[in-house]
Amino acid sequence: MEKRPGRLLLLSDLSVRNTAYEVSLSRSLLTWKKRLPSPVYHPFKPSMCRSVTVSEIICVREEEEENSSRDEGSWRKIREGHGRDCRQAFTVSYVERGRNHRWRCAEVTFVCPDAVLCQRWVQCIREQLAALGCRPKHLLVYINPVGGKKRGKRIYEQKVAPLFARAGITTHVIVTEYANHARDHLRTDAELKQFDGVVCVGGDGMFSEIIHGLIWRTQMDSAVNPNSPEEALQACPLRIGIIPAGSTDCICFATVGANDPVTSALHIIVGDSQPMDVCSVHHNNTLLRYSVSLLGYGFFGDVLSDSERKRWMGPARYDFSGLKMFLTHHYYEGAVAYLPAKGIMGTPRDKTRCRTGCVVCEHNGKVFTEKGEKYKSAESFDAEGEEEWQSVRGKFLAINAASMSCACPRTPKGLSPAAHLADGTTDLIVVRKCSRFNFLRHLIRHTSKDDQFDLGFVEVHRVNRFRFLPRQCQSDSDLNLRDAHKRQIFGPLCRDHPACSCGPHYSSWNCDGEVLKHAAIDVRVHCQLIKLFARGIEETTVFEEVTNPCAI
Ligand SMILES: CCCCCCCCCCCCC/C=C/[C@@H](O)[C@H](COP(=O)(O)O)NC(C)=O
Ligand SMILES: Nc1ncnc2c1ncn2[C@@H]1O[C@H](COP(=O)(O)OP(=O)(O)O)[C@@H](O)[C@H]1O
Ligand SMILES: [Ca+2]
Repeated sequence: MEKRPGRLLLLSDLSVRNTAYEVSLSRSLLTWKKRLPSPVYHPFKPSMCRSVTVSEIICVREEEEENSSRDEGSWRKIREGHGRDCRQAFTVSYVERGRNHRWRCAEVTFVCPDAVLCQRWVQCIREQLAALGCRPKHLLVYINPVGGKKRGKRIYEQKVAPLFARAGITTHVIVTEYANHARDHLRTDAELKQFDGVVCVGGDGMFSEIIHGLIWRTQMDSAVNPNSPEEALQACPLRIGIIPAGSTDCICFATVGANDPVTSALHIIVGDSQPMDVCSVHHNNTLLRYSVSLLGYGFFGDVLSDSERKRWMGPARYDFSGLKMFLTHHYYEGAVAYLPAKGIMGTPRDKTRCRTGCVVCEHNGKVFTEKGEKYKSAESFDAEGEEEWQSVRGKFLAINAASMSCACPRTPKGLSPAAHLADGTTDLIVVRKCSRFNFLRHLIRHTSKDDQFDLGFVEVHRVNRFRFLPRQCQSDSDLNLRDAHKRQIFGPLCRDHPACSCGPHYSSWNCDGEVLKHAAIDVRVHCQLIKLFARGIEETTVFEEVTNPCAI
């Protein structure tokens, strides 16, 4: 055996499936190269060399004879000469990338010439894994047993729990008994200090419960008032993992690239971290809810309210209500005011896409952290002349704010394909009243290559903040939002207007799949307020490099 301190930690001749391999371990890579009978140059044999990054090794275990079904042939033969207690083989479980951003747990068993060497390898790999530091050890898991197709519990037990156990992760599992069970438990009861993260088994609605609990708890612990839109919120320290078991699962899809429980479990195990923006939604200086994906008034609000009555249909309720609402073709009057994001990289219509290691998120994240202190109130912006409210008013079919792409299997490119997960902005999409035919063109473009914003009746703005007032709530004066803010027009008018939340001329807001009670809202984006066990969607080039780093 040869050891090269500094670069390689271990280098040995081991066998895999009865074939000799040169196996090496450095701090970052485990590599196994087939030993060639003669040193002949084979330019096109990628299978001769495999490599896996240490950060993507799930676990390593010494093989017991009973467990060695995979490598049976070679294993039994070697065993015969050594007696029962002598362990000479070890198995490494690692992440293997499949199609469409799916990850699988692959295994390779290395047979060693002696037990001492085998233990050395196991110990050394374990040391490297322990040194990674970002991996969770103890997780708090909430399962929604009634989300999506009601398969949450089974998905967790069959696909996720065995992987966590294998990776040495311990869990405290709570199967929710009623809506908001998880939220309320996180708000008050959960002993969060003992956990390294929270796992949510369910859909976007269940994820929303988790962030409401966590964000609330974090603000209470740091004495921040969550009701005022002017307050900068405290970022949540715990990461959240999503095991998709809901109907739309757009947050999982947009942060991992796939709706697959095993893929999500592996992202949790390897300890990925993806920061994410959160919008706080207020009405009269009272917090209504938080949103991370879609805030939609008009079409998406109506689809949601209608589909809530059809929960028994499962995920298909959205298709049914979608068609119904398209045919109904309701429009709503009102005014939207917004603060365009300044000093940022990217626009809602550029060709960049938020992917793993996104430079736009990194750049804009810094801009907003630096601005953080200054961003205490919209008025301070006004005073400095740095930011100016703009407004749009009229008749709308839909007003959507997408804080992330909102990609999901229904629309793989998303409601706003160029939106970013962690850039401190949301894309405000305004669809003005138009014919059914034109609205259909806009909707269909969500599923094709064509730009859904390249239509005369659609506008899109990248914003830090926005407000909406339905028509009946407006004052007679022109809706100059800067003045409106200073005179606090919104508050008193809405308070005096009971119709504000229930009139027939109102739609309702779809806030990450929950219906909001008020139509008049004030929304602020909080840059990178939460973190997920994810890494964003990987580029295909990254995928190729990582799977086969030593192919010639
Ligand atoms: C004719 C072609 C029409 C294509 C239109 C594209 C519509 C795509 C719908 C995308 C919705 C993405 C935003 C996600 C919202 C979820 O929070 C919410 C709730 O999801 P959940 O039930 O908790 O999984 N789902 C819906 C449909 O409002
Ligand atoms: N045990 C439970 N019983 C009833 N409702 C629940 C329970 N646990 C969670 N919920 C609620 O179910 C709703 C839908 O959950 P979600 O997991 O998002 O599924 P879906 O994607 O099908 O909407 C959420 O609003 C959540 O608050
Ligand atoms: Ca964003």
